[in-house]
Amino acid sequence: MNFTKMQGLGNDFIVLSGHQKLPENAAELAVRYCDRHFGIGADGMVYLLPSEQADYMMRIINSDGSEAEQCGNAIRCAAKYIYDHGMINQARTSLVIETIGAGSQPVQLTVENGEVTKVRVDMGAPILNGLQVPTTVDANPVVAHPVEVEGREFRFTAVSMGNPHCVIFVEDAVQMDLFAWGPKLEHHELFPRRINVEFVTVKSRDYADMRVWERGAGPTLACGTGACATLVAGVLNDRMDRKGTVSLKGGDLLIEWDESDNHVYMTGPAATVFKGTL
Ligand SMILES: N[C@@H](CCC[C@H](N)C(=O)O)C(=O)O
Repeated sequence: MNFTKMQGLGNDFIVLSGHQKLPENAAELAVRYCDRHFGIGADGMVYLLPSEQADYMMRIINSDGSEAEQCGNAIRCAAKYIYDHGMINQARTSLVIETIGAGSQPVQLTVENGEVTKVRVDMGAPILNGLQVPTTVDANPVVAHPVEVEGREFRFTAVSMGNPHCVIFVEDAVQMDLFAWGPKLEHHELFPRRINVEFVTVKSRDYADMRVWERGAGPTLACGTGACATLVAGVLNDRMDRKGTVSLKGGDLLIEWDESDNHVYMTGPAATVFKGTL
């Protein structure tokens, strides 16, 4: 089976097409092939499947075998893969990709000299109702809510972009010990489906540093949905404006939360690393 290894800001994926549906052993395959020593190495495995309502459906399996409802960096990679593999007419630079958690999402490609250089995704409306994110907090929105881990209190803002995020503003996100806090927050009882954890330092109203501990994948170099959640949380906490750069370990994403349609738009790169055969 042919695969393509891709990355968006260093958040990397094994991308597969040609399946009619998700294989029954998708969890086991993800654990095996995402392993960086015994497998190909990736944060997740992405399947491009037929869709009845969009050009393609994307399903993403984290490296621990759990399925995520959505993935911002993967959807940009998926769009580039679809274009590069001629899975849509090459005259088209826009397409729609269905996800299981965030519905069908319109994607706009920037193509220069035949190369996809940038991908802009309409990530839809953020979900801010605490119970729907889900958290156990019955509030809408959940802003600066306390969560205690080993005697330390953090304040989180809950945002779902199809998948759940808890955004925590800190003095210096870049220096946060992700291994110390990430797993405990991911599995905290406040979060019934576990959670992605973003530590954020706002540098100005249109720029923030963010570091992420991902549900099911641990510390990754970037998280697209996490960057969207970060800007939304920045606005809700009156720390950021509706358009800004979220700077991740693997690079920057431009995030816009449009007041007119309430949708979040993410713009960033996607790249092929190598191709191989399993
Ligand atoms: N890296 C992703 C998010 C991938 C899924 C996440 N780990 C989850 O379980 O929700 C992104 O770029 O959004």
